[in-house]
Amino acid sequence: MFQATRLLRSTGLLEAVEDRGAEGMTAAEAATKTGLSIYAATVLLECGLSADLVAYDNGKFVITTLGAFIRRDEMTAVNMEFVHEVCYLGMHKLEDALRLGEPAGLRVFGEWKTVYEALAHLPENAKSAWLRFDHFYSDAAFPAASRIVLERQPQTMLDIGCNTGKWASLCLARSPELCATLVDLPGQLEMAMQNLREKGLGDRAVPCPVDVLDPHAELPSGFDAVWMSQFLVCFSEDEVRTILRRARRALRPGGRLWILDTFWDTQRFDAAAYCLINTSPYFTAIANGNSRMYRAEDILALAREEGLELQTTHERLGIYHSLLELAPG
Ligand SMILES: C[S@@+](CC[C@H](N)C(=O)[O-])C[C@H]1O[C@@H](n2cnc3c(N)ncnc32)[C@H](O)[C@@H]1O
Repeated sequence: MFQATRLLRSTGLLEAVEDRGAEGMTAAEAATKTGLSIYAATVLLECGLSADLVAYDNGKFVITTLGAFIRRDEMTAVNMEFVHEVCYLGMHKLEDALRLGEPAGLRVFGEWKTVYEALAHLPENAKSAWLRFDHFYSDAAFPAASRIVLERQPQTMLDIGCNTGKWASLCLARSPELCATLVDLPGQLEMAMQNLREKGLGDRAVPCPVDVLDPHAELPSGFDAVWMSQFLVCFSEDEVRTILRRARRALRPGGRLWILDTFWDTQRFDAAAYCLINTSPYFTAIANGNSRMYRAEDILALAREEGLELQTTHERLGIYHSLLELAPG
């Protein structure tokens, strides 16, 4: 059903049917419009009928409300391409991954320990689907989150898991006094620094390659703000503990640790919690084999163990995010 739905959109069948409005379209007309055979158009449209994406009336297919959303909604398109390009083949190995605690499905792309090591080397379709998925969610939350973080006027910020540098770029552009140190794996840091240089912000950004999975790898210290966005979900609870321990040491006295993430227990809508919870098998089979989408309370309990106390929570940033502000207790 997933593949048929995706193809109903990507082949242009939903578009063709919707453009005919209430009058609808026969399978033969839809085939001519999209360049598919009548057989292929019939198979897909009948799948669409079973899923309420199209209705069938007097030999003609007519778009439904759900079908129109599948055709037009950007979040649906981003999610579908991510599932198709990154998750679909590897999910066959979910049971192995669960039993081994390793991302057994990642082998469809090569021999990598985690998807993050693989990211810069993934086939172009998979890499761009991964980045679009990641950025779609964090991009929506960054503007509001940066206003909150920059209100405290930090002069120095450590961005752990900076990815392509989007957060650093926004903060450096909004705060001319700010200097940012960027932590990530070498492939991602290269993309981040290139993006920052292209925006003329490279002279206030320092790249710092650290593999945080090495518990002995220290982070630089003395920061007003330590920032982690959509980052702790990439790690097991034990790994999160060691990261929080080091993040705490990276703060200067009076500094703040900021955690921006999509927690499934803080969602307004059941559908959002459903989507987030069911992102966990991607982490198991493809990303790393041992992390999941956490509840805010899971992370706060680990933070308390590491001597970090919650100062404030900002809910409903962007589409799904919460922003936690923590300080050493
Ligand atoms: C899900 S992405 C989030 C990116 C960005 N912060 C955002 O909010 O869009 C997680 C980031 O953590 C980085 N990361 C994952 N494992 C890492 C590791 N072991 N050491 C350093 N960075 C790592 C990834 O390369 C990736 O850029």
